[in-house]
Amino acid sequence: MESYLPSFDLKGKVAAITGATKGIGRAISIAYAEAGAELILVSRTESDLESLKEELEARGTKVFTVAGDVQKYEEIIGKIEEQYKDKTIDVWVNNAGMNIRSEAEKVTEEEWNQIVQTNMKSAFFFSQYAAKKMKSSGYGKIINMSSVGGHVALRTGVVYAMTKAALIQMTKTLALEWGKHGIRVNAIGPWYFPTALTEKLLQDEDYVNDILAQTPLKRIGELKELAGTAVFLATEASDYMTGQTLFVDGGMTIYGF
Ligand SMILES: NC(=O)C1=CN([C@@H]2O[C@H](COP(=O)(O)OP(=O)(O)OC[C@H]3O[C@@H](n4cnc5c(N)ncnc54)[C@H](O)[C@@H]3O)[C@@H](O)[C@H]2O)C=CC1
Ligand SMILES: C[C@H](O)[C@@H]1OC(=O)[C@H](O)[C@@H]1O
Repeated sequence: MESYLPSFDLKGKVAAITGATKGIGRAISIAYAEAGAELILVSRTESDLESLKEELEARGTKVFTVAGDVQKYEEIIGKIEEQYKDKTIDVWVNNAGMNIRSEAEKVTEEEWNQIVQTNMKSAFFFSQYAAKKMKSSGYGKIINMSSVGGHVALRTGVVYAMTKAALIQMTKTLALEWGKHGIRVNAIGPWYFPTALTEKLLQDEDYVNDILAQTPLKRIGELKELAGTAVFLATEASDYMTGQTLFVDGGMTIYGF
């Protein structure tokens, strides 16, 4: 009997994840390692990269690490190219992101630049680099970490929201341009998950009650549930999907009233 169960493994694939050593990026890195991928891990802190590399290599995963600020994406790309010059990269996850939560009228130009360069500019130029390599193999998966905040209005900062909305539109446009090369570009839009980015917010009981009131599933997400979506988008199971944003949000974005 023919099989209709797609393979969720990443054996023989090279996957790059930015913001790989904490929170969502770390969960995705571990899930991809469990699926058999060779990993390129990008994050700012050398010691964090070394300890995750050690843990993953102990389980048989091949790991290459690059410490750097994604705002200096050229330097990071240069270091990756030294190691992967004649090799392809099959999956690229633009996960690194940050937020400075403030009211619109208090946003400074420095804050604007930091949020925009980290969340949006780096994701575009990493995608450009990844696509150049994926064109040679005629296959690739680019996954952009957006947010429900790119789709509906949140009270957690307009600049962050703008960058996350931009990633959704970038996903669609790059999917259109690169589909003919077999490169699929999709995005994930998480609602709240427990990480360093949201730690302080999720310690505030009233804030959490507000979150749950807007969430049909009445709970905060678990990182495993988000990593699962990232595995789906990285594997053949999603090969006929491109330009899409999957909201992993407990139903929040469909909650009208
Ligand atoms: N945690 C959540 O509830 C949600 C998170 N997201 C998005 O998910 C992504 C990951 O977020 P979390 O894991 O929660 O955050 P986190 O702060 O726990 O981890 C982010 C990772 O990215 C790295 N990073 C941040 N700025 C960087 C830079 N300039 N250069 C290099 N690395 C940098 C950090 O070092 C860290 O390893 C972000 O893009 C965020 O906007 C979206 C919606 C909800
Ligand atoms: C769900 C949002 O993306 C959430 O809002 C914040 O302030 C954090 O930055 C999270 O990303």
